[in-house]
Amino acid sequence: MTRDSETGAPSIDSAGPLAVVAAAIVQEGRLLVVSKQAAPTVFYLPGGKPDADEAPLETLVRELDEELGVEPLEPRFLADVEAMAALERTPMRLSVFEARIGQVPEPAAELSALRWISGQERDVRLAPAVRDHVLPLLRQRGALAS
Ligand SMILES: Nc1nc2c([nH]c(=O)n2[C@H]2C[C@H](O)[C@@H](COP(=O)(O)OP(=O)(O)OP(=O)(O)O)O2)c(=O)[nH]1
Repeated sequence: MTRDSETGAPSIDSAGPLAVVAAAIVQEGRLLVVSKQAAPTVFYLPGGKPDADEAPLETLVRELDEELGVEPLEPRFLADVEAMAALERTPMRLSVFEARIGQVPEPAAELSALRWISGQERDVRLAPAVRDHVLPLLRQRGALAS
């Protein structure tokens, strides 16, 4: 985090919002969401921040392998979503790719839980980007079970 040089207050990086890349994986009308050990009650799309000089699709492939041991098949750009990052609580730009997977996801140790959701669940707390942008977009496209 950067700080204002005079007040020492936290400030937003001049580089812009936090960049995050994530996958929207839907099977039988349900979207795959995960939570991390760092915040076990907040669910969001598998993915993460790009390493230096990493292209978005490279980030996607690396994060899905690290978190779930799966490879995204035929990834296609879905949308850039702007929202507050669920953990850092700074402005974030989430680049979402639709993808299929051919393997059963196996959560790595950094994950706390994995769920397949229709979006109607009352017991799942979602990150704002997923709740307010990704789910409505998928619902509008008829991708989710009613
Ligand atoms: N992957 C992902 N992150 C999201 C989503 N929505 C959302 O607010 N975020 C936030 C959560 C965190 O504040 C940030 C991503 O951090 P992360 O901890 O998952 O990323 P990372 O794997 O690269 O983390 P790190 O341990 O290397 O720092 O973006 C989402 O749908 N998917």
